[in-house]
Amino acid sequence: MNPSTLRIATRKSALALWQAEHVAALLRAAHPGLAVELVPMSTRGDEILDQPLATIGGKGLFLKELEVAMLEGRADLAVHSLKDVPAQLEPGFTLPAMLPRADAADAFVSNDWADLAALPHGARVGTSSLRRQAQLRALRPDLVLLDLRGNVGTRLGKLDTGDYDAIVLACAGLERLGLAARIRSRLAAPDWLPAPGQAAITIEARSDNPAALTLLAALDDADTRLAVTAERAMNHALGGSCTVPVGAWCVLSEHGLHLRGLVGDAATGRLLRAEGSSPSDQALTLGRKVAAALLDQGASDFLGL
Ligand SMILES: NCc1[nH]cc(CCC(=O)O)c1CC(=O)O
Repeated sequence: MNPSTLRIATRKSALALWQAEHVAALLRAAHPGLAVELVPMSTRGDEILDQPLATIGGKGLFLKELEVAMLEGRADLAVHSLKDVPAQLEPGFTLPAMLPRADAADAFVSNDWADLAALPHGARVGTSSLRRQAQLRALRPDLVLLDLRGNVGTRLGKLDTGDYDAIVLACAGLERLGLAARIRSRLAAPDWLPAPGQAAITIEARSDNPAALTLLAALDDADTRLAVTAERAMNHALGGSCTVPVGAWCVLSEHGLHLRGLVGDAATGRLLRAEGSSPSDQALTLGRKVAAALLDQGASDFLGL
């Protein structure tokens, strides 16, 4: 029997709520007569803001409470930014839909400077992402890199009060919040790589709920799924979590998939890069192949493997 109501577990940040509302609207449009409700909740990842994610346990922190709500029957699905979803999902859960991807580039955000090259010597740049730190360090070894956590609004507030000369955020998040005007320039592929899965919204649900999975799969975008599958397979083969500075960017063309990967060292700015192509039905193999090429160059030194 088909459910008449789907309840969406979501974090309470403005971005999380926007994404959950977006999915709710898409589900109502895809399934007329279906009621869709939001169940907002707080996660440990949202509450511990004074330490870098890498130290406090990584991305799973943003999912745990939402998964418990699904296990206890208080919610039927959760909506996430795919880049916050660990490469290895908790057993019993699945990702029935990957939504069409938005702009996967990072954004250089500053009130005084147009782009990274314009920053004066020794400028203070805020980001707690090791991937962003490694790429900043590679391009501009002179910069002072400072931790910066919190949701998008909090981070912009800290920039505006003068704690930083510039910060780096995801273009997708800024666009969704109506803040695209804050993007001074894009930090984009192929030189600068986003996080695996960046700019894709995903839906998580219990694997044992086939009626819900069928309804949710209506929102899946096949091309996005292929690209992010390659990126996440690469990340997984590298030990994948946000405690390691990994960038990935896969595009799909008429020739198939092309994946670029990067592993960096936030302390020194050393970057290792690899890329590869495959037919579109070989996304997992492609991800593992590019990961192997990075490991061949010595990536394990950077990853603590
Ligand atoms: N870690 C927080 C987070 N998770 C997803 C996004 C952006 C939206 C996306 O990638 O889909 C952001 C904010 C940021 O990195 O600026």
